[in-house]
Amino acid sequence: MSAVLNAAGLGKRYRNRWALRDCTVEVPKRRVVGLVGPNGAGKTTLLNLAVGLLKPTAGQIMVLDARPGESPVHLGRVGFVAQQNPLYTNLTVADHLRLGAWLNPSWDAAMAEQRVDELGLDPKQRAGRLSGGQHAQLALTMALAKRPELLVLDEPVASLDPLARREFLQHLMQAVADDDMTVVLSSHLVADLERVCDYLIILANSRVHVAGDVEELLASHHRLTGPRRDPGSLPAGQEVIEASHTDRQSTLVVRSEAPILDPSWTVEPLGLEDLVLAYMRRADESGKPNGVSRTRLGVVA
Ligand SMILES: Nc1ncnc2c1ncn2[C@@H]1O[C@H](COP(=O)(O)OP(=O)(O)OP(=O)(O)O)[C@@H](O)[C@H]1O
Repeated sequence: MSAVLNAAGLGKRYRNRWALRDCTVEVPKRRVVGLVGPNGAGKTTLLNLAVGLLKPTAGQIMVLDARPGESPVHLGRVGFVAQQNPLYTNLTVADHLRLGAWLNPSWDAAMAEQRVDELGLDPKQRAGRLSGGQHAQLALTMALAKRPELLVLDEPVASLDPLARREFLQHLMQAVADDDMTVVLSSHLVADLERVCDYLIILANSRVHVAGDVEELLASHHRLTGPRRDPGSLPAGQEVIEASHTDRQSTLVVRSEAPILDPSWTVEPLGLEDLVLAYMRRADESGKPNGVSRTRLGVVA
């Protein structure tokens, strides 16, 4: 098995609205996968389908070679931290570890206690009294102590300050390095993802727009600047993701596996954030039939 998650034509519809549509994507083993996309793109829906909290309306999804949530054994192989890091506010840190041990046959009590100790969490402290960062770290500890093969994190750092975010991601990377684990992590914070992810999925308008190895994506995307030119005149194999023009000059974001040899272009590499924004803007433009895009209104961030 090389793919941990395999979705084919996967879709989820609420009444007459598709939250996720025609999603075909693979998550390779032992990767840290960043899932990005604008609000409402379908990220949480995809993650909830992956952990068995939702059932597909169309297509299928396989996780660790089984349908998500198929059996308790399978549930134990997948760790999940939902968007709000849900914990029991009236239970103490120690109660959470006891509950985890009771619910999970593969629970690593020594690891959980060591992490709580390293994080400086008071075992007697109620979860409801923890700071946002401590709360997120305890939720991560609960998921890691299951020793999952796949760890799914839905915007785990959204509410954390930069220092707590950095610490959370360091702990996550340490755990990934120590274990034979695949992580799928959704976030709007592309700079964070750039630091920890080696595989990227861009979702927009309920569809997957890009999925691939981060290094390969960065190597195959370029910013071209040169004399004004019709993007349609580019050679086959150069896909224009985004184009902007002044009277004399064109600036294009282009995907091309082959090097760009045309001497009239100045070719620059693209950072991950610019790459993500180019795809998000393209999706935003194509999703607005009346031409009033969020990009034009200046609200894509
Ligand atoms: N229970 C539900 N009932 C109806 N519509 C829903 C439900 N859950 C999600 N949706 C819709 O499905 C779409 C995708 O939502 P989802 O939460 O998956 O997006 P997201 O990419 O995670 O967004 P965000 O970045 O804002 O968290 C949205 O249009 C949302 O309004």
